Amino acid sequence: MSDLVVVLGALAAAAAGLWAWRRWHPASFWYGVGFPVRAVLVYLTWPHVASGCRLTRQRRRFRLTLDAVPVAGVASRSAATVVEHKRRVRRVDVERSPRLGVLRPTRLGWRMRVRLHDGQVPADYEKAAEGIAHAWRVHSVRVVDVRPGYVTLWATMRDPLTEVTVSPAPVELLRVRPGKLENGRDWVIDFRTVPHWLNAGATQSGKSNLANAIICDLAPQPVALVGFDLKGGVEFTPYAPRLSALATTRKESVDLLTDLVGEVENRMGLCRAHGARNVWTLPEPLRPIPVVVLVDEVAELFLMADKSEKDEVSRTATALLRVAQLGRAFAVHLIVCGQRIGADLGPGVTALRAQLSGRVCHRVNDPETANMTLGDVDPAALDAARAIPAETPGVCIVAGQDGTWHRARSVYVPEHTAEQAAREYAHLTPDWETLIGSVPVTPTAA
Ligand SMILES: Nc1ncnc2c1ncn2[C@@H]1O[C@H](COP(=O)(O)OP(=O)(O)OP(=O)(O)O)[C@@H](O)[C@H]1O
Repeated sequence: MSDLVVVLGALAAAAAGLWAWRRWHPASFWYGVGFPVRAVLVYLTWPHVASGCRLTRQRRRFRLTLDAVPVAGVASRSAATVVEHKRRVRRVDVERSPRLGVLRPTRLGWRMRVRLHDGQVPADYEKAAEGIAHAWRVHSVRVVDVRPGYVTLWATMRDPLTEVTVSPAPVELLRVRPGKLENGRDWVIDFRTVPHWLNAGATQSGKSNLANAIICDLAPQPVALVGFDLKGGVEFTPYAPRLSALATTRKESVDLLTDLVGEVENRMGLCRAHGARNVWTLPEPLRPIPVVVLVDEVAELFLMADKSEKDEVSRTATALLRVAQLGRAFAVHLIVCGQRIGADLGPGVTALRAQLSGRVCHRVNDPETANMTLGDVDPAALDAARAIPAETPGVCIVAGQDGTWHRARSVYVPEHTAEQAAREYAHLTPDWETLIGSVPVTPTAA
């Protein structure tokens, strides 16, 4: 009896120790105990999981059948019959699950390679991912890193986007880190790789927060920031110290877009004169300063109250489209935000969207906006965007940088932080008249 008490006491102490270890040192618990246990379970249960998720294939294999097992009555048969029974090795149908590679631990779960059966495609695994996640009792399973004949499954045990922080990184020209991706990596927007971005989302979905995060990261960089805010300037006026130009009415928008198109044409002429294909191949002293244009609510630029505005709207749409088409090579970049983006805003919208290769889709109210933002990317991205809950503002689907799409969340940047950044780096703001009237020299960050 006393031995039993000692054993039970030891087990209880071990369980309490494991619980405390897990609670206070989650990472070391995961790598020390949690992950090996999970790995064993994943390998052991994989045939059932694959079968349940319809990832197995029927194969013909030789198998010893039960006929070879002596059963009651067989002993009484003749020796020849018994030998015949023992030769009963038959070809039967067996279920083969896809071969699993090595399970590698990650901070939030694990990743592993899976070898596709003949005839399978990565989309089969994308379809099965939700079922696999339930079978493994994890938050999500995503298909990443597709290679010929292989996919990598990425399992995360909890939503990494519940709390998002970004560690400061060295300032790199036109590169910003507005948040985190679901896979735990920093969300990087590199305007030199993807020059123009569309940022869609319903009200209170986190669009302005993303704009704040981008402004904070761009403010210390040698770039000119330009704003279009037709909601009366309420969004961007607080950042005016760091903005080289701000348009808050349609008339101002038309003028500013005319300036921008003129600037793009100037840069084009400069490149032509020096035999350069884009501003990045110009000699450094001649290289013009990059311009990042933020449009707060694109629908305001396209909507007209009456016919008298038709001409202005069409000039605005044409100029914006020209900036999008030509800006890439001449370091003029766009971030176009909007609550609702649909073909009904005008023919220019669809053409503009085609030029905005970077896409960010927050929670949206109407399927058409999600369709417009991600419909030409991947249907699975569209489904993921529709599933974003209202209680997680800032969560979005990002497509553009690496050819795939990710769930991501911007880091929370309150307005006063962005305003503070705008004031702190106000001395880096290039003067707009000087910028469009000359070939400016890039100032260096303080
Ligand atoms: N990444 C985030 N993390 C935490 N909270 C966030 C995040 N992004 C936004 N929020 C919260 O959601 C609120 C709404 O965000 P935001 O103002 O950016 O939405 P919006 O889409 O611009 O809305 P509107 O179109 O009405 O201006 C913010 O006040 C903030 O409290």
